[in-house]
Amino acid sequence: MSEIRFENVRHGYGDRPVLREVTLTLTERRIGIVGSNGSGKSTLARMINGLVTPTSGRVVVDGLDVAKKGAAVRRRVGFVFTDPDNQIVMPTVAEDLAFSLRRSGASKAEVADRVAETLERFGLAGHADHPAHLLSGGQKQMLAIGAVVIRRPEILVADEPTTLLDLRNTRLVGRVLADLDLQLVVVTHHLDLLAGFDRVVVVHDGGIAFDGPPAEAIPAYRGLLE
Ligand SMILES: Nc1ncnc2c1ncn2[C@@H]1O[C@H](COP(=O)(O)OP(=O)(O)OP(=O)(O)O)[C@@H](O)[C@H]1O
Repeated sequence: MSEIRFENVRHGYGDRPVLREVTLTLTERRIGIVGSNGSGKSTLARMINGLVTPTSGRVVVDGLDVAKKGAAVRRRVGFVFTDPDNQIVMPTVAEDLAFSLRRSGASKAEVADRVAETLERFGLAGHADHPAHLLSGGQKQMLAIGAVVIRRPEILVADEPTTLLDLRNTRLVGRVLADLDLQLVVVTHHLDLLAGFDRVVVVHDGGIAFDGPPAEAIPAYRGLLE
């Protein structure tokens, strides 16, 4: 697994502090991040691939300082957003997957192979030539995840990937994510998804309020709200 290290990380938007002095090293395979709305979870997650830069401190992924080696870090770290419509850019499902590999240097044949394999893996094999915007919400999220995973990142960060989905698709997407053969960091309000995870970090008020296995972290999170 990779090592994701937050060293004395602080962040503020304007003069409003959002994260205060976070020091954290993540090396587990499946990591959850939970916390109330506005606690700083997305800010923390976005720092892993440089979408947000710390106001002070640094984030280091496998020895690479994210602020200085952004392109190299983004080759290792894929990012999935809450709303797949923000990620789907091409008219059809297969074209969208292929578009992800446009700068990979892969040959046409290899792109076709990887697209076919990804369609199969994410339950989209029958939809290759369908307009992406006509997919269901669950299928769109599968496509958005597929379009990131097809680039073979070592780490996948997903920010509330099931928030817009119904219960069935939440479970489906949750299972697909947890079964991926890569290191996973998921920000979520769906605590059921975290069963079987190796570590859960509870963010509260811009800091880490608890950090441990799900069986301890989830009750600790609930306790914070009482
Ligand atoms: N681009 C921005 N400009 C100004 N303030 C921001 C920006 N992004 C986030 N914030 C503020 O920073 C705080 C932390 O936001 P963040 O999105 O990290 O929280 P979160 O824990 O992910 O919340 P949620 O569960 O609601 O998604 C919030 O109060 C939010 O309003």
